[in-house]
Amino acid sequence: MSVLVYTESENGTYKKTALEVASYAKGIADMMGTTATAVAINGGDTISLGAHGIDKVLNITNDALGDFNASAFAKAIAQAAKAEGAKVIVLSQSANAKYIAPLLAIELEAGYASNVVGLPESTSPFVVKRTAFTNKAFSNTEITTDVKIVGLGKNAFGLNETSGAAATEDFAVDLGDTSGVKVQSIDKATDKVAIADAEIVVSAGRGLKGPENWEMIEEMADILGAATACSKPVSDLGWRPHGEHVGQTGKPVAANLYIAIGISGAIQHLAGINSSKTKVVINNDPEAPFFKAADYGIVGDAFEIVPKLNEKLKAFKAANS
Ligand SMILES: Cc1cc2nc3c(=O)[nH]c(=O)nc-3n(C[C@H](O)[C@H](O)[C@H](O)COP(=O)(O)OP(=O)(O)OC[C@H]3O[C@@H](n4cnc5c(N)ncnc54)[C@H](O)[C@@H]3O)c2cc1C
Repeated sequence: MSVLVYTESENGTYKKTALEVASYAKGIADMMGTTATAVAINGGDTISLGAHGIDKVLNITNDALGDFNASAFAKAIAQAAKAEGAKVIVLSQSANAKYIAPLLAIELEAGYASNVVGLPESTSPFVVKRTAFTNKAFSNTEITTDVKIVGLGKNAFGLNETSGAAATEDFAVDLGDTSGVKVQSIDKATDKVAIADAEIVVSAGRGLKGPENWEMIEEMADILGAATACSKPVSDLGWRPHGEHVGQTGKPVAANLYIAIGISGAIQHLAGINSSKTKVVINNDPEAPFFKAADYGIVGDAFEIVPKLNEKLKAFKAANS
């Protein structure tokens, strides 16, 4: 009766979110006095999973799972859960995992709590703390079904390295007919770091005055290996692509570092970014609301500060690489 966790990989490498859910599953397993089993779908080397608390990996290798198909992935994970007799299943809150979770809940007749931010308050009854109202509040939710699915928010738990190694087993699944939806090709719109995967996000707002001034933002993102983002009016004005708009009506950001440049800090913007760990604000108005939500703030003109900061960051990187 292990705790089961779905660990997502890309091109055979486990993402940081996969190692975070693995660490978290181990945490729940310890609370319940059991072990943590990972389901890996066409995954790669499992050493990193063992080093984050996983006792056993069920390796599913199946061509029908080569491209993402939520229903087929949910079926595969459900079969692994049943084989393990798992009563708790942990998923991340990636876009794919959010598609899988409700389908998995149907397969397993399980209750599902999304946006969970820490280990269960208790495992009997099973109560988890979650964010609510676009991160403005927390709620404690009891999952009352026999099988429970927990969706862990990004950066909500962190990584716990252990000295363990995972045993690996091949696990065959019967997916039935998977022809309902077929991905024919995937064209990546850009090679840039995606906001959802980014550890660091450099974001800018209307304070930049126009699209021609984004070069210094792109440069900072390049130096830091960060994703670029923007406020809603900036994408509405066509200064930046809509995919960069973050906030309540845009993409959520749960990065380790969020740098906001020339953004006022309206509540709708903050709602989407306040799961980020450290927030740095650059704004020439000391009364800008963003300063109240920031960990570090620089009051000043972005056009003076950002180029200077870029030079310092470049020098620091060169001295430390
Ligand atoms: C239903 C609804 C949903 C919304 N959803 C979102 C959302 O998802 N995301 C979002 O971002 N907004 C959203 N908004 C809009 C939101 O209310 C704000 O209007 C918006 O976030 C403001 O964008 P901004 O901070 O870039 O621009 P502004 O409010 O114009 O602020 C620009 C800031 O730049 C500073 N500045 C100016 N010049 C400089 C300079 N030279 N150097 C440094 N700083 C400078 C100013 O002091 C100011 O603080 C939503 C609004 C509504 C009504």
